[in-house]
Amino acid sequence: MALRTLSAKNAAALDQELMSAGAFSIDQLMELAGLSVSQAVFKLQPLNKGKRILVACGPGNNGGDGLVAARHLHHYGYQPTVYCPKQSKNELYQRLRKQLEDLKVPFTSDFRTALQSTDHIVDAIFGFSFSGEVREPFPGVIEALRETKVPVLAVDAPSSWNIEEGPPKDGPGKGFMPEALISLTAPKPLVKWFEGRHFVGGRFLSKEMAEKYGLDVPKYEGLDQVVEVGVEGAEKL
Ligand SMILES: NC(=O)C1=CN([C@@H]2O[C@H](COP(=O)(O)OP(=O)(O)OC[C@H]3O[C@@H](n4cnc5c(N)ncnc54)[C@H](O)[C@@H]3O)[C@@H](O)[C@H]2O)[C@H](O)CC1
Ligand SMILES: [K+]
Repeated sequence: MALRTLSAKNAAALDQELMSAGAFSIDQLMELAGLSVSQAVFKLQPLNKGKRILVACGPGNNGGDGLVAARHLHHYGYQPTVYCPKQSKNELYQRLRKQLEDLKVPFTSDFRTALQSTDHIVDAIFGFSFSGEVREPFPGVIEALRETKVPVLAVDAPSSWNIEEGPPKDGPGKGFMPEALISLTAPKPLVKWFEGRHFVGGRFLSKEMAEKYGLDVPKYEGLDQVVEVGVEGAEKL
């Protein structure tokens, strides 16, 4: 059975509803999202297989998930390095950065060089609010992600993929197929085209909210904040 998917529009509406009627704060949702991302990294890249994790963060909440994940990865014993090509002035983003600076987690401005000395990459550039053609300064970043041989875990969406229509047919990101994807709350329609390992995270959905949005709550085990749902895309489960 395929896990039901959540359109970009409904993902934004669900987010808003969790924060209004659901009484969650954005900090809480992002903390749980980023914690899920860190657990997916732990499953894909156990500490004994290489500790260097390059976390590429965009200017929105997808990037915020990456910053949270980097903090948890540091505490697990990894050596995260963070790359933020476009600085956000958002207050939450600033606080997440400060928390990393206090832990002496390095920030780099040279993505291509950082790619040469990492064991795993987290793509937290764009999530469900990405649309249109990739604009500067991101085309070079997306191309570097596409070209690298280092495994990539994409957060919520492979950055540059259209949320409903999947991989771009041309331009930056054409041919970009990360090794793994973690869908937050629920898979987005793009998973139909995804061929890598697929996890779901963001363990905060009530049964009622899932029913309202026509979603499935995945079967999380024990303490896990992620569940692996299949290797061939949610449609084929
Ligand atoms: N309920 C949940 O599942 C939660 C998910 N979270 C994460 O939040 C993102 C969505 O965050 P949002 O801030 O709405 O947007 P994005 O990060 O996807 O991107 C916005 C950012 O990107 C810029 N942008 C958009 N299109 C382009 C383009 N074509 N070229 C260049 N730049 C572009 C835009 O201007 C913004 O600056 C979701 O996917 C999850 O990862 C939350 O953490 C919590 C709850
Ligand atoms: K992403």
